[in-house]
Amino acid sequence: MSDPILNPNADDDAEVIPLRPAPFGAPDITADPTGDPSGDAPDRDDADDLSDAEGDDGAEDGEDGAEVDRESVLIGKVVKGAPVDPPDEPRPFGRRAGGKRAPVLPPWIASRTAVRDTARWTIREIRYYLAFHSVRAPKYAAKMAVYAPIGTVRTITRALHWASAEEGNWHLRQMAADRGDADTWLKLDARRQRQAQWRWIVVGAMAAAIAAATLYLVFGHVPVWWRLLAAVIALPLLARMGRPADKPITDRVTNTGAYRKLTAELVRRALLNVQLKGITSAVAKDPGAISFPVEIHRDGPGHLAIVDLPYGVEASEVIARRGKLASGLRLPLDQVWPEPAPGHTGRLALWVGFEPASQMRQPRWPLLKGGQVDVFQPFPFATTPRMDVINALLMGRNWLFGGQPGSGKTFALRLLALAAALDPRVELRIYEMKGVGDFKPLAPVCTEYGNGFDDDTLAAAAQLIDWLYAECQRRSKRIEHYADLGKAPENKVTPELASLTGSGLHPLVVVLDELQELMLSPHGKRAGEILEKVIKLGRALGVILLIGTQIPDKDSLPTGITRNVNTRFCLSVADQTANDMILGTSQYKLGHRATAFKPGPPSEGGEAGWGILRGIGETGARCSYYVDADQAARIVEHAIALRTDAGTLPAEATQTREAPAYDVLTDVATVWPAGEDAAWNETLLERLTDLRGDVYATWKPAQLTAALSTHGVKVGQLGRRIDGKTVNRRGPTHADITTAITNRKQKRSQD
Ligand SMILES: Nc1ncnc2c1ncn2[C@@H]1O[C@H](COP(=O)(O)OP(=O)(O)OP(=O)(O)O)[C@@H](O)[C@H]1O
Repeated sequence: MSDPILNPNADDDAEVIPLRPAPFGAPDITADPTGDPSGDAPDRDDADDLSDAEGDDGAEDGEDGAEVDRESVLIGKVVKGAPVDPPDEPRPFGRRAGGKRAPVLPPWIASRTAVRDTARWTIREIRYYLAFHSVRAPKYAAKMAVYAPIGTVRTITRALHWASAEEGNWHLRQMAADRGDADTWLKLDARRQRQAQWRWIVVGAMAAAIAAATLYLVFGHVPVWWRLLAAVIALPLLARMGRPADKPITDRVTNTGAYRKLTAELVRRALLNVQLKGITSAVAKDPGAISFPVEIHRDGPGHLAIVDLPYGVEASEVIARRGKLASGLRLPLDQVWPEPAPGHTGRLALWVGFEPASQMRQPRWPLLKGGQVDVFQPFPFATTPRMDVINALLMGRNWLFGGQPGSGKTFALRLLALAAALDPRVELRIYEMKGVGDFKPLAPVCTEYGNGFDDDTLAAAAQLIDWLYAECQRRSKRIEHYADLGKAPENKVTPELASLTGSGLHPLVVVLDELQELMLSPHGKRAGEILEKVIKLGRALGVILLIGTQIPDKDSLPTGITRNVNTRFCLSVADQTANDMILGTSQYKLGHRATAFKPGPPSEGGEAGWGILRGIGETGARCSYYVDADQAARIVEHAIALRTDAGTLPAEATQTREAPAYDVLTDVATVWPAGEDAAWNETLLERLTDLRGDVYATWKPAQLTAALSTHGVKVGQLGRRIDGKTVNRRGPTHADITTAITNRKQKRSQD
């Protein structure tokens, strides 16, 4: 039965549907067979159609009414309206009006990188296969020794059987004999003889040739490698003939399909498995609801499927279920990379790598070869899962790097600092507040460098932020001056102004790694407020802030700062909250999830360096280039040479502000008065001065309070009876000191 609503063009014009009799007194809906509530008489066409619809089965109203089925109603033919779809426009000649043509060159040979990656992958595969089978060669040789003689016998038997031309013919002759059909029998036998005649000649010739070749190889004066070559060709063939069907000679290289060529069927199945209602219900109604506007094709070291999802389903909904998608494809998570595709929100670009990203070798950072950076121009920073290069920008940017310990944020941050060092115009000021010295190789090119989370270093970092604000104010006056001269057209630092000696508008890159240490310290509140102002002002003034943090909550990173950062790199994080605090609201929902990455170096199975980059091109998964400490030192040597030539190398005496070699917590624990539960700051400072006079001699009690509070030690009021009077002074308790030391130890071991 066709549905006139779903299928208005259906030609089975009317149907008779049985109805229950109308209740007594209810209007008789069968009175008007068109069901038209207006009661208007049907027009002529309809009337014709209706009379057509009444079948020949005798159900039509007869004069006597005997044939009338009173429990039936006729549904009138649906009148076709005017077409709503406009006719196809004629195609314009000349330039194509829209739509994309397939690229002339297939993507895998479209760029040098793609060719190189493909070649590298192929070579690696070949190398692996060779190594795999070489190791097993003795086993294969033994198997061949067993199967080759059997294969020889089988080959000879088959050749003889073929030459006799009995195959098929024998059965037919037998049937003819059973029927007593001598004529057919004779015809079949004659045919067999004709076939056998030339076959025996072929077999005889081949046997003679093989025998001659074998004798020549065995007894003739031939180079040894001829014999070897003949054996290498003949033995596997004979062994193959002789082996049982279920016992291959070579071992299987892969037991699980680590990579299966991406096919439309596979993609459809995977998409159905993401369990999105929109997809399943649409596909149930129409199996073609998932379509592929472009053929699935090779793209770099993998395959790309552009998928048009069913109407109303957004690509982000699928991206958010990447795990389910990977499960549907039976592949590791880091081999499956769904992204939104340009065109419309329901278009998905699903790229599936030949191997998991964690096992692909990233190319070296191109700047390791040397060269110079112009911070007004993009430079290589990261790669996509397809190994496409992502270029970073520094000018007009503020960067936020966030991730849990071991996610690779310091290395990524250092990469930008190294690039900045390769532009001799750039002034660098770096504070790393983890205290391990990851940025130390850069110290010679820094105007200011601090390393540590002791109070002095934190205070110096806070002072730097104060100075930055003052610097922004000074720079805005300089810009105003140059704008009046027509040299700063958009009231921004231009490349010309940045290069102009004495303009005071050279690019200034400030790195603050592990900013949470400063924000959670007593200096944090003020530093946070000023940093927010600096972020807002600095962009146009050539001040570039690069911030790294482990904890992105509002205490560790004021929202005023997060909101004003325009480039974000979220490396491995533990949860959705951290993800969205670094990348921005709703990013997790949109499918940009750095929770998918595992922290830790790749050598230990981690995915350090992988993260979601937002603010540079399309938001997506990127892996920052890896530069180790030795390579960093080499780049800095080059940067020193560039800066020496340009006369911008900072004078040594003015720079490094490193953490002094002391640790206030341990020192306080060392000098703690025996048997006391609590001690005044003054008492502790006397003892600390005895221990390390060069450090503590000038300290005031308030300074000790501030230094201890950075480690979470509360310094409260302590009353002591002196000369019969109670004297209140500030000081910590022993329990708080030991707890702080234990907490710190735990934190470091987790890191
Ligand atoms: N792009 C990368 N490629 C490969 N390995 C990397 C990459 N980046 C970092 N790593 C490795 O991961 C380790 C951790 O990196 P890093 O110190 O930058 O992490 P982190 O997030 O700063 O950790 P923490 O917060 O503890 O300082 C490094 O020792 C390095 O070996």
